[in-house]
Amino acid sequence: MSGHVILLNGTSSSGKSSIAAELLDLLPGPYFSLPRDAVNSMRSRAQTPEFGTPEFDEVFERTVRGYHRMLAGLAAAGNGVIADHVLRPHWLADCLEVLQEQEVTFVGVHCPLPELQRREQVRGDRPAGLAERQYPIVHAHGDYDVECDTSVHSPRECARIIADFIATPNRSEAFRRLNSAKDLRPHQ
Ligand SMILES: Nc1ncnc2c1ncn2[C@@H]1O[C@H](COP(=O)(O)OP(=O)(O)OP(=O)(O)O)[C@@H](O)[C@H]1O
Repeated sequence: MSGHVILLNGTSSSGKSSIAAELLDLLPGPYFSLPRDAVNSMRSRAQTPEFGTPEFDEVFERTVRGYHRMLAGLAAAGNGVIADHVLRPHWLADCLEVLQEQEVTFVGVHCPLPELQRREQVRGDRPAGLAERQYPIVHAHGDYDVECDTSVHSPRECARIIADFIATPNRSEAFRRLNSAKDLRPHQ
């Protein structure tokens, strides 16, 4: 298997990790599931600055940029990897740059806000209002290879949609389109 990144992007509670777990089962090769949160949880707690401070923001930015390079590193060695991310525009720009040499299937994981809020409340392990804050930003770039709505489909059904898309080679073009669009924009 040549290197491949499946980049799942959606708000908190949209269902990314549930889909990633199903994908591991459905995909033909031995993929890794590497969510952004896994990298966060590897960092020393005692030495991490307090959440909400500029010092924390700096550490978090380095963590996320490091995460993108971990994805690129795994794929560069020929591995398949499922990433689970809540993208902001500058993180998408960083992914477009560091994953340029890799095949990336960019997946939009959608869910209407009322359902996100319901899930957030039921889970009780995410700060209230997190999904609402992320909602207008996460899909702002507006281009994916494949999209699913987790209020309509189960995690297994979403994973099937994604696996079927991947089974046809050479269809993942969103990162190439987004990179071209970036090159066409005037430099500021
Ligand atoms: N397709 C679905 N239909 C119904 N409920 C779902 C679906 N996908 C996920 N859920 C439920 O929504 C909650 C959040 O799911 P999950 O942890 O997969 O989301 P996530 O996007 O990875 O969240 P986070 O980014 O906060 O870790 C869980 O309680 C899960 O059972």
